[in-house]
Amino acid sequence: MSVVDKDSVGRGERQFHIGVAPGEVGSVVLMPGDPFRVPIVAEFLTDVREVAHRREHRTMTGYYQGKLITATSTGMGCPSTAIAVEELARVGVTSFIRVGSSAGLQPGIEPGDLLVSEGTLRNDGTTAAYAHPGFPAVPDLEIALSLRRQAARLAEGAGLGWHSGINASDDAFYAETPEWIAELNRLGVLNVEMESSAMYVVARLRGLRAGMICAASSNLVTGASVYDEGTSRLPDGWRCSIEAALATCVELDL
Ligand SMILES: O=P(O)(O)O[C@H]1O[C@H](CO)[C@@H](O)[C@H]1O
Ligand SMILES: O=c1cc[nH]c(=O)[nH]1
Repeated sequence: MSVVDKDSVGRGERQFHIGVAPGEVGSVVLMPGDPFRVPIVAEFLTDVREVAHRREHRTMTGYYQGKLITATSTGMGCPSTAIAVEELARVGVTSFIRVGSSAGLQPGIEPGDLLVSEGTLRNDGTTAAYAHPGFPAVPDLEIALSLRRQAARLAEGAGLGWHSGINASDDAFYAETPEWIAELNRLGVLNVEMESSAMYVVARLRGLRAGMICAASSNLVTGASVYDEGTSRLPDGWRCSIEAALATCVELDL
């Protein structure tokens, strides 16, 4: 019997799920959930190239202020996010910034507002396969602080608010009961999304850096939602969070 050691699978090769090979990406990647949002990151870049699009993982590269930037979509949820982070690490990426959308859990968060992550409550199954339940899912400190600075600098000009705090990662979008939403609110959790837990835990275990800045798509305790309003606040928030993440890449030379 020859048991496969997944740790050594794909090293130095074109990656099985994301379709990217060493030399095709930079050292830092911006990661929206949705493959159709990767071109929005590319709008900010020059010399743009689509590297691959396999399954939910679309990858484009380009330059921002002379720095090579990669954008790869995670798809929804921690399983596909962990695969994308593992495979991007195998082709040379060392820093990961999620630029997602997320639901607010505290009053005062308006759709489109920027949400900077200071840590994630791990309500997912994927990271349980990687680490003890008490292992923290936390961003790289310098990335989180830089994202806060950029959010503070950019939000007002875009007509948006900004907030910073602990978020949750849930596995099951439609299993977020009123009781669970109320409990997260009671704990002071700022917002909920579905990917940062895996991004942070996998990055930490591999000695890599990660952070997250989202735009609020709705507020689960006030009922506010961009989907009802027909405003541009969510795309405005996505663009502003991408600008903030790009400024962090430059500021920290990721
Ligand atoms: O818009 P994205 O970045 O995908 O983020 C959020 O949207 C999806 C759920 O609607 C989940 O992926 C959640 O994390
Ligand atoms: O997990 C999530 C993410 C966005 N919106 C929600 O309602 N839940």
